[in-house]
Amino acid sequence: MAASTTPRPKPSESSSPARGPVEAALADVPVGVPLGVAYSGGADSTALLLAAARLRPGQVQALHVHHGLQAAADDFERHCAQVCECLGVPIHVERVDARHAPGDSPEDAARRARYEALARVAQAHGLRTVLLGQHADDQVETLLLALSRGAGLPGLAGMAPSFERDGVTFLRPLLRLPGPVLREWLRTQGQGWIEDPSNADTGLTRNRIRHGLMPALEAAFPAFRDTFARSARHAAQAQRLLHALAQDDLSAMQGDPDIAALQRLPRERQANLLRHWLAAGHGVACSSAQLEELLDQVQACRTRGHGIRIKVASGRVEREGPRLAWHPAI
Ligand SMILES: Nc1ncnc2c1ncn2[C@@H]1O[C@H](COP(=O)(O)OP(=O)(O)OP(=O)(O)O)[C@@H](O)[C@H]1O
Repeated sequence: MAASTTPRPKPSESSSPARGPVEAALADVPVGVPLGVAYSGGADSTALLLAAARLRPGQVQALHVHHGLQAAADDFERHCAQVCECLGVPIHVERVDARHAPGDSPEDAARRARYEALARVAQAHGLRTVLLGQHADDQVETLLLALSRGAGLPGLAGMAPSFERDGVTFLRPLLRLPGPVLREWLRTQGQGWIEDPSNADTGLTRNRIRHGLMPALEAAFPAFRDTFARSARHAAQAQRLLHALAQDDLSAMQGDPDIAALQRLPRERQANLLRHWLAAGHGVACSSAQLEELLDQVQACRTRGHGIRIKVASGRVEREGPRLAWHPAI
């Protein structure tokens, strides 16, 4: 870990510094409400914290999640506490056990545990809004990861600029700023940050994208951050339409999917409805192969005695009279 902290004057003492790119990116962040900043100690959330503390003196609180996964986690926490002291910003530390279940991705498990912890600690301190530090390069990496998995529209929509979780609004105000701009700005401010050693681990796909693909994209398509982000916004817009259509189709069935009513819809619209029913209603993602099999079964179900029983994720979808029903694994 290379942590370097330059003591800085408290925001209230600084002589109104010229607005840089990071402060400008925070222009739309709500005024007059207490703000949480999810602060890992890394470059991006350090830039976010510094700019937020300057723009909204007295309104910002830092939220740090201690993952307990890396031996260096205690050093990260100490570094964050020191920076917050210099900035005159209160810090709340939440400890999580981010160990992953067998078969689960360690990164996904850590991310889930982190958002749960951030929402919990924000609520405990009366913070309804929390800022996250993801930037334009993170968005490109997310899109490339989605493409590499063969993701559909929800994945290609990338990270949303805002989302709600457990009564807390999370905002990503830096989503249009390139990562190198953030780091350069931090250098000009003389503010240090933590370089997380796991960022150099090329065993992680995200790091292979960062170190191998991003420089190639920069050379081939200099505007790739903007154009990829535009594609993600198009995908997000189309996904919202599909979501609304699925809600309408499902509510017209007044309950679980009705097999005869499904059969009257085009196959893609059946697929859209079933994916939504499983994901929004039951928190289940089905694979393309499982969905195709379910659609074939729905299509073939023309007699009273025709049964349907298909494994989906860890449970199964079955026919119950005229409708489909979801049964989680016991
Ligand atoms: N341990 C943590 N505690 C609090 N917030 C965190 C933590 N880790 C990540 N975050 C938040 O989630 C955002 C995205 O996480 P990501 O893993 O991409 O960041 P990072 O590389 O750990 O740190 P940074 O984005 O600050 O350089 C961070 O910018 C930060 O706002």
